[in-house]
Amino acid sequence: MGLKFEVIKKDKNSNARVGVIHTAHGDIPTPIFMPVGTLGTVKTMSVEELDQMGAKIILGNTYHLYLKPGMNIMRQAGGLHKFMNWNKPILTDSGGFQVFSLSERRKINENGVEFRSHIDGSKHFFTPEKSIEIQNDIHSDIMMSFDECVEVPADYDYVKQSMERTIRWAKRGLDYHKEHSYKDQSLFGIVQGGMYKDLREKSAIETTAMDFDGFSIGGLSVGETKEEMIDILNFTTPLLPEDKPRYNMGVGTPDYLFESYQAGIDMADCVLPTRIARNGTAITSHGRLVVRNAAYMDDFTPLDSECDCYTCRNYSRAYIRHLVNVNEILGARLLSYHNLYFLLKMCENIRQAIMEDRFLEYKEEFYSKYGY
Ligand SMILES: Cc1ccc(CCc2c3nc[nH]c3cc3c(=O)[nH]c(N)nc23)cc1
Ligand SMILES: [Zn+2]
Repeated sequence: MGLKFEVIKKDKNSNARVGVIHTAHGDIPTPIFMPVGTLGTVKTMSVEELDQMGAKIILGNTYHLYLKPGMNIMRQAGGLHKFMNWNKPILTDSGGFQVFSLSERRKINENGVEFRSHIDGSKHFFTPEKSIEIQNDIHSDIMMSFDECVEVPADYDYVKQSMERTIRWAKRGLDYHKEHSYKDQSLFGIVQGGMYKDLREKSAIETTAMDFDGFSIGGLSVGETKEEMIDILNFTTPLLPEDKPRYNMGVGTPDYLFESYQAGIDMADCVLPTRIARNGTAITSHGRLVVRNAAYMDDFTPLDSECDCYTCRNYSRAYIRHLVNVNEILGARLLSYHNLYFLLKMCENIRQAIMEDRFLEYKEEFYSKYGY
């Protein structure tokens, strides 16, 4: 309902494409990387810094925000944009994945999922309709359908039952969305089916038959091997309509991003850049740099000599290593800024490469420097 998607240029030698997603809170150039903001913030970053580094859209977390600060506060704030003072697009997950990865004693049935809060053990029940209602209160620009993400490995019969229930849940969520969501909100369907191609095909056919605004590939980056991820990614992506945004959930490292965009994915998210920053690791053009190591105690060069970000223009490896070593919060901040900037800049370079029909060349150049 809310978003409009345009494909601007398709790469001649791969399925990669440049596009733009128009939303009520601004345009999102694709392929894009989306920083994850779980508790109403992209950890350690202010919204001014996110804006300065070139973030175009951030992710909010339905499960976490529902538990704290809760929907009463969210409604009084007028939604997450106002609450956190971020005036660009926000995408929210539906909460199902977080229930399964975080809460205790979940019980799943046809109607939804009963779970206990990982914070205080209180009992809650999420249904497809409840998930959309919470995402309405958050007032996110792009919402996700309520799904079950089955971990890997899982047996065929369970994945089949789960995938078919997720399709029934998607229909319920879409009906509720049409009735209750704000006009500027959009809703994505999520394709499941585990590592089984026949189930992936059935899920893709039935999910794309519903008029969602975009489609996600779910059930990946949950413990499968890189080969399995790429195999399912390359099998499933072409089954999604070309004229709508495609989102590969939970991805990832630079190679997973390149493989996703090469397959025709437009959007990706991952907690990786801020998570590894908090334990003293930087993503650089020449691979990962564990800057907390003593080797960098007297290294006064930037994290990445080819990076023009705020951190690399102003601080040395020695200083950042010192901050991490004495557990100073600024250490995590400077590393988070650089890691997020690096992935956002990589996406900008990928968009440029696609415009010039040299995506594969750029990928090879990046891989050889990175050490893949
Ligand atoms: C704030 C926020 C955090 C995380 C996410 C994506 C979370 C995520 C996955 N992460 C890795 N693999 C994933 C698979 C799924 C999935 O199959 N379904 C859903 N709804 N989310 C997933 C979205 C938003
Ligand atoms: Zn940098």
